[in-house]
Amino acid sequence: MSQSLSSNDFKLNVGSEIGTLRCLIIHSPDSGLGKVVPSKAQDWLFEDIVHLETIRKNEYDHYLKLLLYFLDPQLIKGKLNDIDNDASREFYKPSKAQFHNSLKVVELQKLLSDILEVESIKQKLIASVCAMESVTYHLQNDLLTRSTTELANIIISGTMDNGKMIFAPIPNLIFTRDVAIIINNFILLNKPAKKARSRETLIARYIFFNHPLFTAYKNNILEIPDSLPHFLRPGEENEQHSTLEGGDVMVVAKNHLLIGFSERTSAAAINETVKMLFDRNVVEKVSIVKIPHKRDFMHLDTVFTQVKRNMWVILKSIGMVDHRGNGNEPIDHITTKQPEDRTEVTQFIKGKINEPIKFDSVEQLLTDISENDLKSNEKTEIIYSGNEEFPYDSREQWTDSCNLLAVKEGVVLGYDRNDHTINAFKKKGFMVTHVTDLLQKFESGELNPETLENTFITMPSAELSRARGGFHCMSMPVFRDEI
Ligand SMILES: NC(=O)NCCC[C@H](N)C(=O)O
Repeated sequence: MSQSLSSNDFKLNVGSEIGTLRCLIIHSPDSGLGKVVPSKAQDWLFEDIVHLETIRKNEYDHYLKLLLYFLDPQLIKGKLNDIDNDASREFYKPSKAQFHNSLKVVELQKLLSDILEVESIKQKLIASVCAMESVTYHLQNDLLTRSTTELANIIISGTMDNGKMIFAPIPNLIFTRDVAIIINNFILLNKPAKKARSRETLIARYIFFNHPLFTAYKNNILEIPDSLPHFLRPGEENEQHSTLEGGDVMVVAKNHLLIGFSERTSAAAINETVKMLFDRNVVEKVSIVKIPHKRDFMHLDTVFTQVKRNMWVILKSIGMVDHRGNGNEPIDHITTKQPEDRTEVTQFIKGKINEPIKFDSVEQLLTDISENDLKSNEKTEIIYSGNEEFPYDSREQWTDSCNLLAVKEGVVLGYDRNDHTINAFKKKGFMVTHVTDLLQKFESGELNPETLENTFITMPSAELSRARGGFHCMSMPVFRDEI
């Protein structure tokens, strides 16, 4: 069995979206993804059922190997063939002897099995999960006798080692971005809008409060309170309900946080979060970006992400000034109704909450971040989803063309299927390379992660994109170098 993860020099520091990534938390697809049934796919927030072997071997495993090359090369360099030739995939499985056990590319399931080693935590967490999932008292007692690695697997996949399913899986845990966000050296825990993601939040809470890696940060864990009126009002959907998911939170500079006001993140949660961030001196500036509250745009990071200090990729309709309702069209004069899905940007500065600053457009905000927060002296460049061509702009946004992960400034990972967006990157002078070619070149020494620049790494995506998220969603950065 692998050792518990521990280190005296484990640190949290995320002050940008593009500083060289040194540590992150991920979760490789577990067997639960292979148990999603068509009738439940929508409830579990998947657009379709996925093929487990394909999503692992042909897609996500490449992501893990690539991350290791960038963040923890000693675990992979010279071993690529051996890893690829092991049909049992032990390298990827936290309970197996050959598990990578990286302290830089940290597997969330490993953190979970580590904390379950402590009897009192095991009892509390099992009781909580069993209450949430209405498990019988008999079964709850049985679970307490299981090994910590089996328990971690059960809590995530809902399935025991003997193959028996005892409750639903949590297939969206691969999107670790959404469960918590590291802001400088604080941890903001989410409050999921969707029931299918509640168990993920419970697990994250137990890990951050109890794993030894985070002991030094216990006082820096931020939990969003519910507002009192919420308890007193009838109905699930009332506007006082506090929900916030990590895909709506972006640390764009040490002093500046963006929060999406979206399908998943409510005004009530934003209200509490902004006050808490200022009270605890986490940041000095928070910009709220209201986006249409629609499934296609569930989180802020599905409509734009950052590539370089002066470069962003965005869905054009979200970025530009929206002139609808301004009197330019006959319809503006025959209806008084303003478009509810208009994008709006409101910025709050610490100490001046009652003097918010309004931006005309998201692009204006992004340019301001590049020039004023990140001190870029080059022109700010915007790459549009689908190369700005209808209908590829929205088709490719739906398959996460705007949801890129920067492993360092100018080196991004994205889905290979978004051809038009990739062309837009080529036009800006980016090298486009497929992950499997790149891995071979890293292995042979022909290319080196440290010297790679202006590169779009294309990742296979036929199955992954059905889960409705990209690599930004599939990463919880823990440490990035300062830029
Ligand atoms: N940050 C993100 O946009 N995460 C993607 C989450 C996808 C997942 N199927 C969900 O609907 O919650």
